Amino acid sequence: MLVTISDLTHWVSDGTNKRRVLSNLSMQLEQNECIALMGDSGCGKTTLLNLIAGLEPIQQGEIKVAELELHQANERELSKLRKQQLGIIFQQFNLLSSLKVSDNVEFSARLANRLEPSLSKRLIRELGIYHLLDKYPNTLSGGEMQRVAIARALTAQPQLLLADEPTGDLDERNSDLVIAQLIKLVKSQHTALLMVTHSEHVARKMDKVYRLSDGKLELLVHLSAG
Ligand SMILES: Nc1ncnc2c1ncn2[C@@H]1O[C@H](COP(=O)(O)OP(=O)(O)OP(=O)(O)O)[C@@H](O)[C@H]1O
Repeated sequence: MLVTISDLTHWVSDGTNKRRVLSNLSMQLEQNECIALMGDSGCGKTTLLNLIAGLEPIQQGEIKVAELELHQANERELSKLRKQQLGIIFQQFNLLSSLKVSDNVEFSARLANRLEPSLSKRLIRELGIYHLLDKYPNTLSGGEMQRVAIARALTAQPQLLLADEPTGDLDERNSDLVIAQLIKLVKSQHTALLMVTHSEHVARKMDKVYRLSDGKLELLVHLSAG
């Protein structure tokens, strides 16, 4: 199993009040599996992705990712996990503004010491970003940034890709097209995908769909057996 979450409970605080967002949550994600995570705004989807990525400390319960017990891991081990095994596409894309698109695309793969020029060329071609390679991120549209962020994540060949689907200024139909392409690419690379999405159309393309509600996960659809 690539990810095992057991009895995870998590609280957030606004300084005065503490609120439970995840409540005895358990789930598993297999190698190569594509899971959609849905749920109302503010229900805790990003928090769950951050916990799986080791970006927030686990308060209660356990998460194991690629054999690493996150609640027992130190910062060095967590950082190695993120560098070697995880790809993360944040809502704001987090492209490096001082680097050209070409260097952004190669950035994570270089960090992981896993740059394969033939793969990065293929991703650049398939995502249609060749004409953007000499540009800087602040000159790109939201959809272009999304495609560059996908290329950067997949060039590093992660075992698990965590993606927080952008809800901002992207045209829904184009965004759905790019996400469909992302799913095709992760399947061809045998990468597991856990993606937050608000689109039922996108969710239907995944193996499983979970809804996060009242701190718990409800399995809505399970397609991989079919
Ligand atoms: N660092 C933090 N400190 C305090 N509260 C936080 C923090 N991060 C998130 N929250 C709160 O935790 C709750 C869950 O936030 P989260 O971003 O995980 O929701 P979400 O389901 O991803 O929402 P959206 O779909 O709008 O992106 C929200 O009420 C948010 O305000």
